[in-house]
Amino acid sequence: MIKVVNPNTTESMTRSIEASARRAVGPGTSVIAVSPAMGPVSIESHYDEALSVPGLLTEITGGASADGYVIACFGDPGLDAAREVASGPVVGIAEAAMRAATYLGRSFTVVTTLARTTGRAQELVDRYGVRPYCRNVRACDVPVLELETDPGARGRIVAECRAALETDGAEVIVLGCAGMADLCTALTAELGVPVVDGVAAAVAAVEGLLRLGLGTSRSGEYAPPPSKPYQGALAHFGLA
Ligand SMILES: NC(=O)NC1=NC(=O)NC1=O
Repeated sequence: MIKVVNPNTTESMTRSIEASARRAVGPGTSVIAVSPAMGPVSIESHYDEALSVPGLLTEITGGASADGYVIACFGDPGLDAAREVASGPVVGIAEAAMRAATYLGRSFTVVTTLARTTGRAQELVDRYGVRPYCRNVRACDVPVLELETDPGARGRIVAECRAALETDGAEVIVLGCAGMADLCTALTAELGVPVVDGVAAAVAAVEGLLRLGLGTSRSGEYAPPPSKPYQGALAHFGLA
């Protein structure tokens, strides 16, 4: 079973993420999507991202045990910490989407939500070693929760995707938010190029790793954290 963790607390997004994840796996693989009880309703800043990590980690260390995990937020928050404590492989949607894009073309552009989140996406491009493929990180300037409510959101995302193809020379589009997962099929048909949804790419990556019998190395950086007391509320949330 693959557990997909939406690090924000918006249930409707978690259900949309779960639907995308279930479309991406084979018949023998079960998927659940969960949200933590504590944390931001959406993640659109470094502050949001920092405050999402404790709740995210409680879903990795507690709740239903899983064979592998997906972190379903485009900043890949808490990814390294999750790999230290998770029982199976952990893949973030940004890493999975960017790596998948490199299999499909020589160039990709990320289309994300607010402009202020593009810096984080650029950092991840460098961290994941895909800079030679990344033409640009574009923002449609639609707040995360308005992806579901703003009737103009889809049009703004399409406009940035078309600019990516026509101006950036991108051959592949990476959707830079888990909240865009439900647009992937329609955008692929409309744009005529591969459009990668990180939720599906990450779930497929975890499913493949599990099929190969592969999990996170416990030798070195991702070994379990040294045992120590954790003071205050963290103990209450099972993070001690
Ligand atoms: N760049 C983003 O908008 N990332 C995200 N914020 C969320 O709350 N979920 C995401 O995927």
